[in-house]
Amino acid sequence: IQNLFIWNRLFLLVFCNSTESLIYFSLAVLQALEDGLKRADADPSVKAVTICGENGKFSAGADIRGFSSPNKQGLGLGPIVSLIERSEKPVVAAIEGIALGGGLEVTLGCHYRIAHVQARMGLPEVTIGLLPGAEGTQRLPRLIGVPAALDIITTGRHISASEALKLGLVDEVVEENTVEAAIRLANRLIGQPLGHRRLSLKPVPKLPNMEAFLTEALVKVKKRAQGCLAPELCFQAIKAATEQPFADGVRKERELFNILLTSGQAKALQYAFFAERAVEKWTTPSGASWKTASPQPIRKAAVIGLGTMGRGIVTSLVKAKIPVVALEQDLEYLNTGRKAVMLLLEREAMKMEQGGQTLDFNNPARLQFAVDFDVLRDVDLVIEAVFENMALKKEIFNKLSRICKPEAFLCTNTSALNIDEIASVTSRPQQVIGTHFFSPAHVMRLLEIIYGRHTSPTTIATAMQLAKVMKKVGVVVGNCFGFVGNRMMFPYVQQAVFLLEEGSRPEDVDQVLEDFGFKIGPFRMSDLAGLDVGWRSRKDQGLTGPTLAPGTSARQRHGYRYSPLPDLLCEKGRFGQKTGKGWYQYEKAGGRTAKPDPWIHSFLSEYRDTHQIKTRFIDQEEILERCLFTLINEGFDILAEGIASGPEHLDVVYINGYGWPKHRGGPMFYASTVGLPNILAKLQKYSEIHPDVPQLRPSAFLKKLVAMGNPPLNDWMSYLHRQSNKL
Ligand SMILES: CCCCCCCCCCCCC/C=C/C(=O)SCCNC(=O)CCNC(=O)[C@H](O)C(C)(C)COP(=O)(O)OP(=O)(O)OC[C@H]1O[C@@H](n2cnc3c(N)ncnc32)[C@H](O)[C@@H]1OP(=O)(O)O
Repeated sequence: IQNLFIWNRLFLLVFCNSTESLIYFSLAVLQALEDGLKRADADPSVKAVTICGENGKFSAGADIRGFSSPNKQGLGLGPIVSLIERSEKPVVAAIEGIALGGGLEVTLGCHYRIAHVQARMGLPEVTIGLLPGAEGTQRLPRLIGVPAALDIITTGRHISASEALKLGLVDEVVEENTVEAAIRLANRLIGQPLGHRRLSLKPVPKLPNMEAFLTEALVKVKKRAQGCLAPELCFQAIKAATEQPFADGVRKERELFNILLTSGQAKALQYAFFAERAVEKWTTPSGASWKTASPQPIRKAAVIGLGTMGRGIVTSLVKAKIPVVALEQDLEYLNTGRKAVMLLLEREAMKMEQGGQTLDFNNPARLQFAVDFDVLRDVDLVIEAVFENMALKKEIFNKLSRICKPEAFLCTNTSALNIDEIASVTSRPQQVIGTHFFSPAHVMRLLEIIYGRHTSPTTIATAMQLAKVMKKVGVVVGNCFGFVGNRMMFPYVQQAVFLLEEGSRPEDVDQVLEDFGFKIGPFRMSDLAGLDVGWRSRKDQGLTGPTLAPGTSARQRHGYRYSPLPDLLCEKGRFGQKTGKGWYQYEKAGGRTAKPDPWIHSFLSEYRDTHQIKTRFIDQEEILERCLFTLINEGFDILAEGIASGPEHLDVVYINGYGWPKHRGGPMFYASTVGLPNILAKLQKYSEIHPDVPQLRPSAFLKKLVAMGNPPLNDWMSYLHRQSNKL
């Protein structure tokens, strides 16, 4: 796996990997590195050493799959880094492409580091639930100081070569051949003293107020971590570097690393890492995939509608350097939309400038605003982002079908509507696809990509490629009401509201789910999104409002339990943050700080009296189980119906679009950790208590998996196929 060349008194150690495009460390690579170093050390003709990667890539760190292998003896990279550092011959790292995790830690053992201008570096272990366990938490603060090391290690962010140079992480940045530059430097260093370059011998740079700095930093780290253990343990390891000698710090690092390595959180985060990459390789039940379809180039796109969603989508396209035409129905709406888009772009440009990048949006060739559909004649793809109204969407798609060139793709940004019905009014249903962006669309990473009955594989491939270019996580799903995300969200929110009827307060329910790790609970979320959105949809469905049949029972629809609570709030004008009142009260209309509202408390108790519901104390366990297990239960139905091709899809949707805590791996991964028999038993229990709530009745697929002995998550789908084969 590793090539070693001796060349003109210089030993060149090259990380190679014959099968993978990225180089990550296996036991064999580590062994070869150790052997190579020892050989270089023992050979008197060798005067200096350079370490580099093959084909312009240094290393992506340890093979993440190795962390869940039962044989973890190979986790001994630290001693090899020390071996590099102790070498009496100068060792220079030539960093090209990426140097991440263990890869960067290897360079910290080297006496000098040279990076290519386009190289990226980082210690992303925290993102997979670990810490830099090859002595990185002890060497990095000694090299670049505690504040910068803390930032890099606890966030796991990648840094550019220029930032690395500014921080002192690398000694030199080159634009040409990095390996040659490293060899030249290594040759110059022969015979020079190296003691001052050994990081383990250096003290951690002092801060005038180290204690106060660390206390404040810990508060920030914990706040950002939202229940994830790794950032705090990264912090503890760095703190040890400030308090203890190097060897003791390393012992502490190892101890903390082992806690993380065996934690459920690390397993969940590593699962999430691979799940995200698995959904990128989409397939449909008919067998379409990247192998059978090629994405078409998008040279120019259009967005119709400059409301909240449209503005974010335009911003994302501009950031992805795709020329875009933004269309509104009249000049008044266009001007409002244009101002809002320009403001978003200015803010994005400012953020990008801080990272040394530029954003060109004042060029009409890049961004054009119009009210006339005729400007859409030459676009390759249109994203319609008007509000959720089937009649309006159909009118627009019919027009698009007539105006756009025959090969143009037509996307609809919808969170629930039927893609087939929208496609039916066009002459090209094979080029119609759903693209469900999440608000704010220029920030949120998730893009649900919904194929209809006639959508072609090429259209799916093109939408997936667009997601990639826009730096979003595209998840291909089938067409059903609410698709994956909102369909699973519905029973979760429904349970939350039922809990209010039975005795909870909005803040009790939110607290339990936020303690679980959700960024915001269901009621805070509802206030943020606006209660009127769901109200409009329920009115369209005839569940409330003027079309409701007279005499319909207040708390029943179609024979099942229904809660009119959200409708009643809307009737009182309580739409959430935008009106300053919803499930909570806010300082003003548009305010952001949710305060429990005594009005809601008395409203709820009057409501219970009116409907003769006996208020009871509901414990945290019941709140959590009823909300989460109904969401998971719906997930099993989605899998059984073939709406998503695996549990990873559901998990990636929830992590990236719904604030599900990543360190719990997503709802289906979480279900596998709770154990499917436990989930089934609880659903059966609650379903017996609430027979009028179909969402609590266990999914047939869940029951089947339990009957099959609770197989691991990776095997779930194979049981589904067995079932359909039998049918
Ligand atoms: C037997 C047990 C022991 C074995 C282990 C021995 C080594 C022990 C060393 C111990 C040292 C402890 C401390 C060190 C810890 C670490 O180094 S942890 C790892 C840190 N590194 C990362 O977290 C990097 C993760 N990767 C990425 O962020 C990205 O992949 C990338 C490098 C930035 C590249 O991005 P992109 O070009 O978009 O490609 P991707 O699609 O993301 O990846 C391509 C394929 O490569 C797979 N992959 C990437 N990195 C790793 C990795 N580190 N380990 C395993 N696999 C990796 C990725 O899954 C993709 O695979 P496919 O989907 O199959 O194509």
